[in-house]
Amino acid sequence: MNNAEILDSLAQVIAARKGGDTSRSYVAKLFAKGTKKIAQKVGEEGVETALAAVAGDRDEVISESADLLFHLMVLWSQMDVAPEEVLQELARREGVSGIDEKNSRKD
Ligand SMILES: N=c1c2ncn([C@@H]3O[C@H](COP(=O)(O)OP(=O)(O)OP(=O)(O)O)[C@@H](O)[C@H]3O)c2ncn1[C@@H]1O[C@H](COP(=O)(O)O)[C@@H](O)[C@H]1O
Repeated sequence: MNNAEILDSLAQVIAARKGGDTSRSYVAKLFAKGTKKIAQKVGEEGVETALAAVAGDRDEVISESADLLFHLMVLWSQMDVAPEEVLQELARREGVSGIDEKNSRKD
């Protein structure tokens, strides 16, 4: 599978878990708990990723990033956001002239 196919395939598995058996599926359990719980997991995994980076632990950054991206994709699904919409937004920004200057002003 190429990178885009990995995201698509995971997005499909996640969507298929909506209303699923919460005793057998972690994703079904997350959907059953609702937006607040899913958002909380995204926040936790984001902090864990940042802490791994500060600790200089490259392997842990990869592992926590996978947790973060996975939970973010559950959040997108909960909010009816398709991965393509986020990727298209990134592509749009790539084409926006001056975005680097805008970002550096924030820093
Ligand atoms: N990529 C993942 C994935 N990454 C992390 N996790 C789970 O995320 C959880 C995070 O662990 P934590 O300790 O932070 O959370 P927890 O203590 O289990 O739960 P909380 O009490 O914090 O809510 C673990 O249970 C991991 O197993 C994932 N669970 C599922 N997937 C994908 O989702 C698919 C569907 O999963 P199921 O819904 O379980 O079939 C799988 O085939 C995978 O491809």
